Amino acid sequence: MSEHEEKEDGDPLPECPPMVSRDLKSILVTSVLQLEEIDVGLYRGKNHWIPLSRRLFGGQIIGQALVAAAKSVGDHLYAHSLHCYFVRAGDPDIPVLYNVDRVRDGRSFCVRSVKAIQRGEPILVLQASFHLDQPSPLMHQFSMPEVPPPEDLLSLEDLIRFVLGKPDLEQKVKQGFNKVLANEVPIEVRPVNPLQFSREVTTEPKRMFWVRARGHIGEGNMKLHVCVAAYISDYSFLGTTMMSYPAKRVKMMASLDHAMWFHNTFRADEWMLYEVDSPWAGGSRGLVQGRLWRRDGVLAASCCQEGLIRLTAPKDRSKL
Ligand SMILES: CC(C)(COP(=O)(O)OP(=O)(O)OC[C@H]1O[C@@H](n2cnc3c(N)ncnc32)[C@H](O)[C@@H]1OP(=O)(O)O)[C@@H](O)C(=O)NCCC(=O)NCCSC(=O)CCCCC(=O)O
Repeated sequence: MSEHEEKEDGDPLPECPPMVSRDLKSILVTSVLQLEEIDVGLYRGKNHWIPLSRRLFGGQIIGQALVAAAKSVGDHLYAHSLHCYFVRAGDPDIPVLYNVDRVRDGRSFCVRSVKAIQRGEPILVLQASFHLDQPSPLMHQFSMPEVPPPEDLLSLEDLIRFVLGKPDLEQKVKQGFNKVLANEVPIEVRPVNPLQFSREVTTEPKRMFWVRARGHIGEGNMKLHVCVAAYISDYSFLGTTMMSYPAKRVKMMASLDHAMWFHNTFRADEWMLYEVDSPWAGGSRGLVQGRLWRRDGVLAASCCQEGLIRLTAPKDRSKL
């Protein structure tokens, strides 16, 4: 029996749902990553999915900034890396403006710098570099971990529904999970180890999940798939730092910086395995690194992020 079929206490998990129709166009490409051009090199984005923290989702800001950067780059060049700092919390109630600076146009590389702005102040600064597709005598990659295919695993939503069915669940946790269900993220996730997800076990800070954009994007536009992957890469990423601790009350958790390297072509609307670990945490910060694998074992992209993690102080028991 595989781990997702029966939990340790013998409760059966719900059956895997049938595959939903994926004919609908992904909202990421029809709305979130569609920027309105306001002036030369100046764009406006729409806010969509808002995390429980009520600050703008970092992945949305990175994805939109990368779309803005890519607009001034020829179709023969592909984003191979990006580096960014989140310098202020994004306000979900107002749109974000993206101001693109054409830093350099070379024969093989182009570099762009983008400032994401709200109320005249930067909320993110991003640099992205684009490269001509060139042959290479050097070619290597690690091997993809062996995991069950996504078709054999439960979706995040079904796992949440299962956890919500538990009678002894804390009210606050219940409310949090209900809010997650009500506010549909435009990404589909299937965790490889459901017990890790429901925080019923503490483990090494390492986890894997299958992920893809909801809906259909289609073949062809690699520029767009890269921007969608940038959006996806910030989801369930920093939380990996918390996995080796029993559930703690988080006061503030926010990505501080984020970097990505794109290695091979992929489709962000097809399942990719996100392999994430946190090699270090300290000083109210934590580091996470991730690899996005195509399901045929090709390494599509690598990511790295440092985030701020402030916990609420434990109650002073001597005063009780
Ligand atoms: C807040 C950032 C990181 C900078 O902080 P700081 O320089 O401290 O800014 P301040 O404006 O001075 O303070 C902000 C806030 O923090 C309190 N504060 C400051 N220092 C301390 C301290 N030493 N101890 C405790 N508290 C402190 C200060 O009082 C303020 O509190 P407030 O008045 O109540 O606000 C800033 O750079 C920032 O916010 N950057 C943006 C980060 C961000 O938005 N990242 C992207 C979003 S995170 C994300 O998307 C992850 C989503 C994951 C979704 C999923 O996986 O499910």
